[in-house]
Amino acid sequence: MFRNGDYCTSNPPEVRKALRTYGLTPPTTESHEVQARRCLQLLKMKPTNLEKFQYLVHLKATNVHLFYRLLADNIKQLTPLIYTPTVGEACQRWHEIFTQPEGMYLSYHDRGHIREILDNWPHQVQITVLTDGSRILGLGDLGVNGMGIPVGKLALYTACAGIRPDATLPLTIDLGTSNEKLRNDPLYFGSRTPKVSPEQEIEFLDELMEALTDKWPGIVIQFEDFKNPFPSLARYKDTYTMFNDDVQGTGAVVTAGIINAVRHSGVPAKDHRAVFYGAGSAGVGVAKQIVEYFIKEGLTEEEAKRKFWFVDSQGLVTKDRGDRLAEHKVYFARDDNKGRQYQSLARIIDLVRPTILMGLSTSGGAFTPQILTRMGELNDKPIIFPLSNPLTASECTFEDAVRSTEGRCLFASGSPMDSIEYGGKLLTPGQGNNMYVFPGIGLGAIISKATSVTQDMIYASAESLATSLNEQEKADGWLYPAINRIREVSVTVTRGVIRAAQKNGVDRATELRAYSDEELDDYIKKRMYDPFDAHKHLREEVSQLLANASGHPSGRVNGVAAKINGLVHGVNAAHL
Ligand SMILES: O=C([O-])CC(=O)C(=O)O
Ligand SMILES: [Mg+2]
Repeated sequence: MFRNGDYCTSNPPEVRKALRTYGLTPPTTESHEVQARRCLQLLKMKPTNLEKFQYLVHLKATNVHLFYRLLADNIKQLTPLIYTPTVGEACQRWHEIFTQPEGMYLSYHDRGHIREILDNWPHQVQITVLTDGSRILGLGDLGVNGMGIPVGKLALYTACAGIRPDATLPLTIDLGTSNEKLRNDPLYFGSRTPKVSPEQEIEFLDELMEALTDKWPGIVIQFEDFKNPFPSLARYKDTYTMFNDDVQGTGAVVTAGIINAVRHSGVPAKDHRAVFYGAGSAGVGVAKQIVEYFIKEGLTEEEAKRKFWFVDSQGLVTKDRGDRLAEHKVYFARDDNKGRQYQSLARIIDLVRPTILMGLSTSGGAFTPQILTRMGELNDKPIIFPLSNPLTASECTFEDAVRSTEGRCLFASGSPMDSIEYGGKLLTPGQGNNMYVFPGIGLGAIISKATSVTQDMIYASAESLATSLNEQEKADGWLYPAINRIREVSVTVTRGVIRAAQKNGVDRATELRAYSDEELDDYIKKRMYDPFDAHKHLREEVSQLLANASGHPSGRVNGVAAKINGLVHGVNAAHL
């Protein structure tokens, strides 16, 4: 049986012979450049993004190092195809486009046996991304179709933070789904029952968390796209090495963007006012981290908190609105509305005169040209962040924001948007997506062997990201660094996270405390999987093994073949 990478056309003849694939691939030993050229050409031939996604899934399954080489060289172009926004469409149609499994699925009936089932996973895992599919991007409950998200996030862990592909575990738990259309679809492959109760969910998660850490001590567990992320975050954050990417990762990435936007706005931190359109978990998670930033800028917690006005489907979130507010909304609920209730966003903007307009509503197009124009009238440099994903759920486009504010807005969206020409200049939008921080948070937790992921580690990821812009990016007024520098940015974020773990004393790799920043950066870089290096390494080691074995009986050569096999498939075993 042949495995991933066996047929790589860049394997030289001696590797092919050892793998017994000699004669089974076209004769030429190809360079990476030629291979990449063919892949890009093939991608171009696929008419839709979903087909491009499928091609890339196939490439990853058959030639993982080539996939990551291609991704490393074309990160800006390919990320939107393997991740947001295309992954959203892939999740909506996962049950239709499925050809081969990736990751692990665990169902509610598996309780009592989770630990045993984990033994079926053939690799040693360092990090898992876990979802129950109940709130996939801004697309609602997609049940086990949500698997696309852990798969996509973990591909970015490898591409951006160099975590070895086989040390990652995409994990989807099937606790039922509220999506009736999917439940009635003959091709759906999750259980056809409504979502279990919150108590049953916690009971299941308790068993899962224990099983994961028993099977893989030190594993980092990233929670993703849970409809209600707060109970599990509160329950596990101090006892497991876990974090919630939508609350904490998104919070950190947006805080980094706000730190830079406040700097560019010319308005001191204390004079900002933020309207948050959408009062879900992500919105509140984001606002709480910005509170932390305002406090670091000299405000008291009370002053910082009062800089936020939340708007949900019922209008301005106030204490006296008459409905029972969800627990997470209470902290920011206003009590200075003098008994008046405000419903429309336009009225609330007139009332608050915000400097910052944040969209976390999943309500596509909610920031109309009128709303955006008003932000432009109120501010010299309005800060406008439509953060909902994917593009269909985004509150506005970059183009609308630029045109309505005469090109003055400081802008970041959750999903990638194209640069546009305006007033003779090329303007580039920021992408306030958690992909800028989660790889560094995860890698920092792994390298420091953190026993938990503390709030200081999360905040450090925001600060490190905010400082990672180069001179050109700063001069151009960018809020985030260029995506194609993501690997170097992830090193900076990782270092910040490790330093915070050390400060909090949750690091078990205490020997790293004595490292200077440069030494720590070198150490991080050395531990990162590099798909180019991986291949070079393989060729060198194979030549060495063959040279040592020459002239020996065939049994010895077979032993060498086994070792070569191990090298091909466990490449970089010396790394993380
Ligand atoms: O996946 C993304 O692009 C960002 C994210 O976590 C979400 O929208 O839930
Ligand atoms: Mg998410």
